[in-house]
Amino acid sequence: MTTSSLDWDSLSYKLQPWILEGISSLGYDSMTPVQASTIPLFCKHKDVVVEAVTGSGKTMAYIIPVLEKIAQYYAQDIPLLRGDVLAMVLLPTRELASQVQRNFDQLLKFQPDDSDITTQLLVGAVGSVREDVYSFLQNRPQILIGTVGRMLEFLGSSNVKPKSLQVLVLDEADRLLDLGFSHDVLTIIEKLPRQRRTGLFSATISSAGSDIFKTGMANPVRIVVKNNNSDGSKNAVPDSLGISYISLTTDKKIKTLLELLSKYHYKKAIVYLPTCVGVQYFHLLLQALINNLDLPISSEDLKMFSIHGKLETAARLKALNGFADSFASKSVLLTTDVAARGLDIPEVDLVIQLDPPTDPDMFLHRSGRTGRANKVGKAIVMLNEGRELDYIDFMKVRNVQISELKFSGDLELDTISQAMHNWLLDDRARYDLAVRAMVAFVKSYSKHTASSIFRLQGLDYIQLCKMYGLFRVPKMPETKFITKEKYEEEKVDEEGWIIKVDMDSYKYSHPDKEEKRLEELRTHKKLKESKLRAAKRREQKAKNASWSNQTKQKEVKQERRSITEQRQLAKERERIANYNSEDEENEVDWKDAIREQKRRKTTSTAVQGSFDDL
Ligand SMILES: Nc1ncnc2c1ncn2[C@@H]1O[C@H](COP(=O)(O)OP(=O)(O)OP(=O)(O)O)[C@@H](O)[C@H]1O
Repeated sequence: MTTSSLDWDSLSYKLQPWILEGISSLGYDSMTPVQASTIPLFCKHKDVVVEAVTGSGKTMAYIIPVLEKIAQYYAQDIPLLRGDVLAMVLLPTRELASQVQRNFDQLLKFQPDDSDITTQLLVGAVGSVREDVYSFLQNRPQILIGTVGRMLEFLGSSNVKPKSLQVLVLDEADRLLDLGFSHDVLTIIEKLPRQRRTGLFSATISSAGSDIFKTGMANPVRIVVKNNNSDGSKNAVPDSLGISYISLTTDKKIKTLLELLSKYHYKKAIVYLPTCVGVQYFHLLLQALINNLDLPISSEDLKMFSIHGKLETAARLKALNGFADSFASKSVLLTTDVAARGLDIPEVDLVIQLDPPTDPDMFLHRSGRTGRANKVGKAIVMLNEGRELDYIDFMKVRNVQISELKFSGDLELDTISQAMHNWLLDDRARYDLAVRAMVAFVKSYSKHTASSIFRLQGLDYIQLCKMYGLFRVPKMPETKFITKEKYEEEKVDEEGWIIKVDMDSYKYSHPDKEEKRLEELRTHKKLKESKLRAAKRREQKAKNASWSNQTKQKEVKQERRSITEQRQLAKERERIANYNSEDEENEVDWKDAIREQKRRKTTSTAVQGSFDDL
């Protein structure tokens, strides 16, 4: 972040002294470029659409103007009535909403005694909307910060009166305006007064296209802060962030991940996985491998946390705070894209993506969890050898440079696979999770927007099964892409067994689950036996039926034959009886024909003669 000549004093807009005091308490000696461009405009009377690289300080670029707007409102001596709201900030996730509330509160600590500006957090699954409304009426906050769904429900209460709202902010606005959210966001906006300022912020706001105008902005100013490379080309990521890729075969991904996590130099790493069930599975698996394998790091020194969208809010916040506050020499957060945008944990110095995200914008957001605010960070993406390497050029067009990382670890793939299988064999529930995770991955792979690079038929399904530790290729439509040669090459038998396991004796460690499985196995066996018996009965019946059918058919044939013979005999008799009279008729006809022929000849000669006369 270039901060020279960006002194807070140099702002054309004069900020409240207590706000300046708060800023200085945070150690922000100077403004970031996006703050310098945005704050004066947004504090005055401009709507703004702001795009700047990840970690460039966009949050303060709207928090400061929001606080200034509230100060301006109070300066007009207009009393605030019960139920009135002055500012609203909408965000896509609960974690982000509570992070932004913390950022507001960092400055609000410095407001003078006669000022009572407060915030209220409105996020789903925390308390009820009734409780939110009750607390709102009690505490009378001027600033509401929340996620879309809960905010919409909250505004449904007649006690909440947003008609005096001064400023609306959509953070991660392109996400809020995409299909999943836009309907609710626009419904919220309809409830707000037109006379207000609106600010849209994101590192990838261009992706929202003309949708930004649905928010009812009046002549917005577009502020774009991008970096330039030394050769003058544009760079969509901060200078402090280095992005690399590792080219490998799918089966080596877990091995490489373990090697990176245990050997690479970092303090806090975020590892991105494509699905919730994938996060669940790999958290358990990696933890087990770290405990069981002889790695250059112990499980005490490497603390692992995980969050995903299907986790309860309280558990999500606990894991996130645990990761942010962890003092272990290495801490790792496994997550889905739920923690890809906006999350600001300054100590994160490594981001690993096991696969590129389905949406290329998300690649910037994920990578941008490190290399923030001028701190050096490294983001690594794993790409399957072959067509997936086209992703490098694909991202280059989007001003993202990805260089190759030659990384070689010394773990043995076989040792890891063996440890994985042993761990899976200890409890069948783990195997169920592994299959679900693999199937979910394939489903997510089909959603890549860059579908010419990430093609389902291009995936190496057997290696993918190996990566997930599966004993057998699961039955799913996509495995039709596996060729016979591939089965042979990978030494997988025609039934899809990678490693032969007796599934009938493969146990769940949980007694209730195991009992249920045994019960199902018994029922299944009984059913199979009774089906076999039924099939045998049917077979016998068919045999019997076919013997009696044959006799019947013979009889029918004989009957038919005798009928035909009788008919032929009758015809013969009739023919013999008619023989003489038939011949007579023919003779008459023949004589008539000769007579007719003679008559024609005479006629035609006569006609010809008359012609000659002409
Ligand atoms: N003026 C400043 N001087 C120094 N550090 C700053 C300044 N403003 C913000 N920061 C720090 O920069 C980091 C990134 O800021 P912020 O989270 O606002 O980035 P962002 O642009 O919103 O990123 P993203 O697009 O990823 O959400 C934060 O840790 C914040 O404390």
